[in-house]
Amino acid sequence: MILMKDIVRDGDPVLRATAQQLDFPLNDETKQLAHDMMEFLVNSQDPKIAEKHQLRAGVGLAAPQVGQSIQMAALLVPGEDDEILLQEVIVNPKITRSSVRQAALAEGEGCLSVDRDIPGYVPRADKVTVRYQNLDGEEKELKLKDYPAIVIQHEIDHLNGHLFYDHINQTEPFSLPKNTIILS
Ligand SMILES: O=CN(O)CCNC(=O)c1cccc(Cl)c1Cl
Ligand code: NI
Repeated sequence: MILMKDIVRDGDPVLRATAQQLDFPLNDETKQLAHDMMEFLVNSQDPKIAEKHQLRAGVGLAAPQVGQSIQMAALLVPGEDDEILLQEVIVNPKITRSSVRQAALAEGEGCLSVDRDIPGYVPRADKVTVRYQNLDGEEKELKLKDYPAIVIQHEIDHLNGHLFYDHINQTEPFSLPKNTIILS
């Protein structure tokens, strides 16, 4: 199972690289990594398992965060109560449409690869259309809005060498670009 010791931290060049596209069929190692990444998210969101293994909670995990510079990320976005808004492993994702309207989470963002809290709004597109391949290589399209849209953009950023704080206004961290809404 993936543990916090396996998570690469800011400063490692892998987090600033553009990850490699994957060809299909995926080899067994890549498929195993996909399952391990999703298992980490499930574990990190289970209070007992997270406590036992001292896992920081995550709603997404990108392969570069475990040292694999490949275009793959796992998403496990919970909704109200025990509803799951999004559970998917995405390969070779591309944002094909993004709204002019932007959104930022009221509480800012955090990242397993960034050990410090960095306060500030992270403005992102409020709606995105993402084309990607699933683990079987099938072309899929996701249209997301608000929180799930924010999360998938955080993950796709990881695949392109960006970290959430790159988007925070350095002089005015809580300034809001026009047409940006705050999501609570
Ligand atoms: O890349 C994934 N991580 O670093 C996992 C830890 N961070 C989160 O779960 C997280 C927290 C807040 C806002 C967003 Cl958008 C995300 Cl993604
Ligand atoms: Ni992250």
